[in-house]
Amino acid sequence: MMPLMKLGSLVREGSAIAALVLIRLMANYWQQAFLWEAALNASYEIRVDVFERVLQRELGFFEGTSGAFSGDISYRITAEASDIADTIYALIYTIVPYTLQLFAMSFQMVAISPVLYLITSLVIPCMCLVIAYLGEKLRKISKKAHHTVAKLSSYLNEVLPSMIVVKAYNAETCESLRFQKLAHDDLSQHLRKKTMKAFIPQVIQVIYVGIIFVFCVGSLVVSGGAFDGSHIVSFITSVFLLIAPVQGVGKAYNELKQGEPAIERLFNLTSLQSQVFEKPDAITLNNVKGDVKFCDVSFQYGDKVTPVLNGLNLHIKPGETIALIGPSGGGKTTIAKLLLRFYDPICGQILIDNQDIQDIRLESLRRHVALVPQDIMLFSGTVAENIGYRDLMGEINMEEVEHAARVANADEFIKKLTQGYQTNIGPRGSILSGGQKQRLAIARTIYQNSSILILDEATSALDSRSELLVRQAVKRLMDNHTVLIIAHRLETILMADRIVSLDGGKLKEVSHSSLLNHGNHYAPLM
Ligand SMILES: Nc1ncnc2c1ncn2[C@@H]1O[C@H](COP(=O)(O)OP(=O)(O)OP(=O)(O)O)[C@@H](O)[C@H]1O
Repeated sequence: MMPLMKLGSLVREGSAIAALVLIRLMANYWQQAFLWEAALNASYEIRVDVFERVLQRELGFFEGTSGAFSGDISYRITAEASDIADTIYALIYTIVPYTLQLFAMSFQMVAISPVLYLITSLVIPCMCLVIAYLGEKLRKISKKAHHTVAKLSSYLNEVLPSMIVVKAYNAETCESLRFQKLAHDDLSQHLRKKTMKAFIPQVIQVIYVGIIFVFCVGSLVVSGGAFDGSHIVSFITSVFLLIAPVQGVGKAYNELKQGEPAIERLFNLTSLQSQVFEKPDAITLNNVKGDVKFCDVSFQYGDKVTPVLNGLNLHIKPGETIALIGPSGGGKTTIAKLLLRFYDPICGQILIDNQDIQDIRLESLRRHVALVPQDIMLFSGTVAENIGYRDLMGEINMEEVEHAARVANADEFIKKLTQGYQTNIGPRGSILSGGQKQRLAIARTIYQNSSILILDEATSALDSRSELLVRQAVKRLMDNHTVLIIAHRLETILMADRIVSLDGGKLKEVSHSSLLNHGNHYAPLM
């Protein structure tokens, strides 16, 4: 009977302990899960805000920079935003419980002896000084570590998409060495950071215990046996129990210092303002006839460079096609960028249907002016998503997609793809040929249904059949749109109603006959 009773009480006590352990584990789990949720949500909000601001920046922010720059931005928005979540988590997780413990211990010590407590707490300013000094050092090291890893990620962003050049130039060994150097820099900085992170808590602990010891002994000597043994034991225990919270707060401070460079770098992206402003009373264009005027437009990319456009005038009538020719680097693409208001002219005006484009809402302007850039940009996704890019987050109208593909002479090759319009074309449309990419880009423009089109003809040569298909597609566009075509091929130029030549920042009209008669003279301009 007795052993059974004992067993019963053992089971009861065991279950109670198991229940307590379970409750403790669950509480721990919920606490951590809740804190992580808060930290990750904060990092998500920051990420979204930063990316929206990056999207709002004018084109100049992205231009003139390499893939390395976009690699750096993508690193900030991905990895560094995650670092921020870690920092927020560490701060809440350590600061709250340790601050509570700090208060509880201090209360206990004040109750035992306010004088001794005051003497002992003199250690806090000393600790703060040491923590601040080491924290600043950690911040600097951490900043360098962020730069090295960002450089590494930027390098990869640049070199991986350029693998065709690396291989064609036998540059594998050279790139491997470049990678090793960057990876080694990153390794050194991270080792320094980890060493510093491991070093700081030990230093704090040594200083803390040392100073407390000196104060305790000194105070006990000064008090001259005013306390009994149990008070002394209790006081010294409280002092030692303070080590963990003081260390914890120091650790949280270090986490903050370590995360600070990530926060700085991420918020740096938000501080710069866009140069292209939308007026608060900007209007929305509804039906656009397609009349385009450049009136005395001048533009330069920076303060200390020569102007690209210099008092340029051009009038394109609705439905007209203008071929723009000129020497390489003469400013043809710049004209297109100004019409889309990626930049504002230094002086002069650009009008659409007699409305200054600076008075038009940007979204409305870019809905009515479509661009087929010289370097075709396609996104990984399906053919349909690339053509119907305008409605990517809405509902893509497949009838319109197919219509656009037919007009752009793209329907035939799309149907031959494994999954037709639902075929994924790979990163930057890597599974397509140059001519196919161009026709897809033209189809995207047709789907956009804008009245004014800018076609920046690719300089890269296509085979004669592809070229014919692209030209046919362009011809169809010319029939019912206002078109500004930056042309390089004689056949394309001759399709236009008028030809203008850009030289020295100004335009002059060239007749079809003089182009044909003096072909050699104009050859360098195409
Ligand atoms: N973002 C930029 N920042 C600084 N300078 C730029 C920028 N974009 C273009 N430029 C400079 O402006 C000038 C005109 O460039 P643009 O691209 O308009 O010439 P283009 O006539 O279209 O040349 P191509 O026919 O070779 O494409 C060039 O000297 C170029 O170096």
